[in-house]
Amino acid sequence: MKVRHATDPDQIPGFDTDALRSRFLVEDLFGSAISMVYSHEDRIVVGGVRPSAGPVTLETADPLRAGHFLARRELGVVNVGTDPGTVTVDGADHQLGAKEVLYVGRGSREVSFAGEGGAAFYLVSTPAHATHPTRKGTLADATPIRLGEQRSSNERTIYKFIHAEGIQSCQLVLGITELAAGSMWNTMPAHVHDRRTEVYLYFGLEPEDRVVHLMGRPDQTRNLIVADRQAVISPPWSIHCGFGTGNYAFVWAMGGENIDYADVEPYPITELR
Ligand SMILES: O=C(O)C(=O)C[C@H](O)C(=O)CO
Ligand SMILES: [Zn+2]
Repeated sequence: MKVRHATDPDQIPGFDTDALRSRFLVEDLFGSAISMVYSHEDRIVVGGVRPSAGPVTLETADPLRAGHFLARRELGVVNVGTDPGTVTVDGADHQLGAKEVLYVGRGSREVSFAGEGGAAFYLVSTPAHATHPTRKGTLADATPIRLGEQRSSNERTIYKFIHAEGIQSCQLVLGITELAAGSMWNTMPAHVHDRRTEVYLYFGLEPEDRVVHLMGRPDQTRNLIVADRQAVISPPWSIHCGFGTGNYAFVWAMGGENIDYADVEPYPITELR
């Protein structure tokens, strides 16, 4: 498990492209059977699992100092692949099709992943102080919110899975946003939420396409060029939005002080610099 430390926004002007990417972009989550990054921004752990060569078990790691991974954590799992897969939690099998989600409650001891070649599980975990039931969510269960317009190239559907009125959690809030065909912009107008860190995992991009992700303080933005299945860590002071050169979807997941999706400060594009 790799560790990323938290950053102060005053550090950003001193970062060149490589420094910015090494702190905020997670490039290689799906290069091996399992890969994890522990961010000190709200202690969010993100991971990627490719079970094509055989079942993969979620093990604890040194930064957690815990007997098992979910001893004091909760977990969201999203199948960002093309084949269905199975997540087994303490002996119970949960089948996850593409874009389906499993919430795994604190205290679960044995979690493993299996699936055909195209199954790929994205993991997001936050610290938890109580146990909520393990529960699966499908796109049909998630209340869709349609936002944006064709004329502004940002027609998209937001599916909320783990949130205050959906699958219950301690602090994890998680959903999937799908861009309509021909729309390229997500999260415009952009926003910050001082009480939560957010991680975006872009997926469904063709190999030759990229998302240009904007980050930074609203009056000092920077960009990251992001490929398929790469994640961006967005600290509480940073905007997060982007435009793609091709169609894409993304998993957004947050942890922090509250689980109020609407607790955001929007910034119209006229105020961004
Ligand atoms: O397209 C969007 O707008 C989003 O998906 C926004 C995210 O849900 C988000 O940033 C939540 O804070
Ligand atoms: Zn946000």
